[in-house]
Amino acid sequence: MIFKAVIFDLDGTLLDSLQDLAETLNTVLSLHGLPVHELNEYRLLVGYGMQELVRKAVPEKLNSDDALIDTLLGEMKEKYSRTWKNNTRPYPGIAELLDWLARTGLKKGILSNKPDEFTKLCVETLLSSWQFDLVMGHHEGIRHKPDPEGALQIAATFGCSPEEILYIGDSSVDMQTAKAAGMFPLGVLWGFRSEEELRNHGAGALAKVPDDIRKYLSR
Ligand SMILES: O=C(O)COP(=O)(O)O
Repeated sequence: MIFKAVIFDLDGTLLDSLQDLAETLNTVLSLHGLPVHELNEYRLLVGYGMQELVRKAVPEKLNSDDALIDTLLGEMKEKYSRTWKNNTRPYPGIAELLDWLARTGLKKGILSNKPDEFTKLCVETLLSSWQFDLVMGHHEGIRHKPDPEGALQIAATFGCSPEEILYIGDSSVDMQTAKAAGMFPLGVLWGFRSEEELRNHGAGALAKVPDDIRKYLSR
């Protein structure tokens, strides 16, 4: 195997979290008399971190009102801390993939633009059957993906060079992150974004189902 480690994105890759994010933010928007969005519209809004999610969800004329964005973000975090696991689950086939990975000896990391506290809460609760060597959500002092900073920190912790890492994600942000870090970008087709987006942003391989990743790693 040419890879020594894998890094997974979280939302849209390991976990189907769209509904809880969408419903929670729609509740916050409604409380402020702001227009809400259809579930499918959220596919394009999630992926840049929670602050950007809020900013993208408010009407354009309000999206540079930092005080409003801060207020909505605070309310979103407060509500999401109670709603995040209403519907959020690992995608079908993820359990089997993680079982298989556990037997390979590959190191496993998670890198998310979701705030670190929610990233860890999701992983500790919904993916507790598996050991991850490092779980990193967005936190103070680190730039959001697609900046490669987080991915490179994980590589350094693993003692791997970037080329030895398979980076697995569902969005253009993930493909750009992998490329910027010098890792191999593998795009998954069960997540929030389209095959076209993944191809256009440099996916080196695509997986239709989680088992395709096992096949890819076993070549
Ligand atoms: O909360 C987000 O922006 C999505 O996070 P992700 O990086 O796990 O897709």
